[in-house]
Amino acid sequence: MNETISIRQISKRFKEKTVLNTIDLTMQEGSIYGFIGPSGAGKTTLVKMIVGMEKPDSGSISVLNQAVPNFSLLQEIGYMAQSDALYPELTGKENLTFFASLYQLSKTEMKERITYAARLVNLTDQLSKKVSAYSGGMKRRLSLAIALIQNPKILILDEPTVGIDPELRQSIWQELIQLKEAGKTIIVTTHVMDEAERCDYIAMIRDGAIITRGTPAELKEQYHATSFDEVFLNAGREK
Ligand SMILES: Nc1ncnc2c1ncn2[C@@H]1O[C@H](COP(=O)(O)OP(=O)(O)OP(=O)(O)O)[C@@H](O)[C@H]1O
Repeated sequence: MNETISIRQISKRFKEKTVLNTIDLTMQEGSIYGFIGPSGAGKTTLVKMIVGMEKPDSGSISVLNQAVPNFSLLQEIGYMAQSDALYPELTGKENLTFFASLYQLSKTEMKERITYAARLVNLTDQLSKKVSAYSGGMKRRLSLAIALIQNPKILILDEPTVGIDPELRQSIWQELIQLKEAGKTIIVTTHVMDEAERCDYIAMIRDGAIITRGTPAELKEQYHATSFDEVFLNAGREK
């Protein structure tokens, strides 16, 4: 499998606080990576660096063999931020069309991608409503559809299923698994342990460092745990 993301010796401070401390991580196509850790651990800062929105103080990141930041990578990275960046006065469809128009898509592709993304997040029947009338969960779903709109090779989702009901969460995960099987590299940050279990590979982040990493099965064995909640608690205690 090809390596798609390489993070080398990344560190970052905000004022006197070290938020990321010499992080090393490589990722491959066709896999889902879970970044898990307590609030304030540094997960969002790390994913923003991969997208190119935050600059490390030291170290480097490359995505698809190109150094980040790189304008041309935006076509290949779908990013769903923790807070929704939507246009409330536009309808769901207008939002999707606007974001799709930022990418190199033919008219037919654009139409197909909008139909696909809206269906995936179960918003097809709500597309003509203004986003200002959407619930919190609907806004999250629309943000996820936007992250997928250009069919990127890399998908970075910061707490994608917060505010999404269990049934839809299930179908979103089914789709994420299909996308990884189609060769995408997917990063998900989460606090939800049963979601962590669905990832192929976990990096557990605490106080800006990766305190443990491995497949869910490896981590359960390492921490003599039967559930992922236990892995999380035991790893935190050992630290
Ligand atoms: N722009 C900024 N300026 C100053 N401090 C920041 C900035 N962005 C993040 N931080 C701090 O960096 C630390 C890590 O934040 P980050 O958002 O990466 O954590 P997180 O693991 O994603 O947390 P959560 O799970 O709550 O989203 C926190 O202490 C936060 O307050």
